[in-house]
Amino acid sequence: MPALKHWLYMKEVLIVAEWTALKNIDPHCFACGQGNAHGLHMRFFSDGERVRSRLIIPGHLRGWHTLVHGGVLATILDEAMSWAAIHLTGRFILTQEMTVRFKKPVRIEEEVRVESCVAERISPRKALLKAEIRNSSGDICAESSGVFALFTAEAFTRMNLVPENMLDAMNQSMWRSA
Ligand SMILES: CCCCCCCC(=O)SCCNC(=O)CCNC(=O)[C@H](O)C(C)(C)COP(=O)(O)OP(=O)(O)OC[C@H]1O[C@@H](n2cnc3c(N)ncnc32)[C@H](O)[C@@H]1OP(=O)(O)O
Repeated sequence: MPALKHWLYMKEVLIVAEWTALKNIDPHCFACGQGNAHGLHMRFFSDGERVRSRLIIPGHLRGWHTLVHGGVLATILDEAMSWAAIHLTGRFILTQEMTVRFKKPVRIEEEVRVESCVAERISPRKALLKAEIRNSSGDICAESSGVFALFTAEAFTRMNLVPENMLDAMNQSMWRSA
């Protein structure tokens, strides 16, 4: 049935096209910085409701022999929730607390996918985020939830964590797609 095949193909193209690449924020971030030689080099995409990233975790981040270290998985989940919090609420963020459940071992050098979303906007200054990591078979290997503090650009400037000129540049570009 060529018409049905064509329709399915077009649907797939449209679904893929719905995921927009997000602009890199800090080139030296351990998780997402493309210029951090020791980092994970995560790149993020969003469909407006979720944020996702695919990556292969390199061998030097192992725990037991062929397994990815749990702290590395927690970093990936934290980063995915952070990007969802930034892009889906339009705010600067800080992770306030997070919990992780490790459900299945993740192997080094295997492609994994992480996906995150805003579960609840608790208040104007707080949001609950969720994320999950799946292996190449689609099994959920780790999942997290976390409370994120949300900051306006002015409030984040007052926290004095990032130089003001860098914050200005981030504020002008980070909510646009790549
Ligand atoms: C590059 C891509 C992004 C990567 C992101 C990675 C995510 C991370 O790893 S973030 C790093 C880990 N997280 C942290 O370091 C957070 C440390 N924790 C904190 O700073 C605080 O606990 C925080 C701000 C989260 C929550 O603070 P809270 O428990 O509400 O304490 P509280 O005492 O009420 O607030 C402290 C101050 O912050 C201010 N504040 C707190 N939350 C907010 C907010 N949402 N908006 C404005 N101001 C706020 C308060 O007004 C208060 O200011 P002041 O001392 O002048 O009165």
